[in-house]
Amino acid sequence: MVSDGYSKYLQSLSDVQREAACSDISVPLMIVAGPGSGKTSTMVGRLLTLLKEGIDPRNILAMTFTTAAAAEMRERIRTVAGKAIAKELMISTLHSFCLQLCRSHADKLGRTTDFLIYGHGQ
Ligand SMILES: Nc1ncnc2c1ncn2[C@@H]1O[C@H](COP(=O)(O)OP(=O)(O)OP(=O)(O)O)[C@@H](O)[C@H]1O
Repeated sequence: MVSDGYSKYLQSLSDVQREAACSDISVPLMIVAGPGSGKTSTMVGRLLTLLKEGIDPRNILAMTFTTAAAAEMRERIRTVAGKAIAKELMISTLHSFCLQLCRSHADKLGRTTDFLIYGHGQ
């Protein structure tokens, strides 16, 4: 992990963002803030802190509501931590993650992996 990039990224955050991003990783953290106030940037800082603390990227799950937010988060991580780490991290929308989970355990749900999801109007 590029620690220069990590320090630089942290410097770009405000004091409260940095405090949240760097707080003790063994303690659950909840961030409540308004739209466009810097939550995603803080979450990227948090992910980078987890990586810096030695957490295996394959053991990190970052969930978002929109695909745009997931892509943006991955891109920001890629810039600082590199392509390989960004690829290993599970950054996904809530819907995509749940679909993957259902497909991986389809047999337990009495389904095959090629089940279809029906939405409104179908
Ligand atoms: N500390 C900061 N200093 C300057 N700009 C910042 C800072 N934190 C975030 N920004 C910028 O503000 C904008 C919104 O940040 P971000 O996407 O992190 O907010 P958000 O709360 O996740 O937004 P949304 O509610 O739309 O998901 C982005 O352009 C981001 O680069």
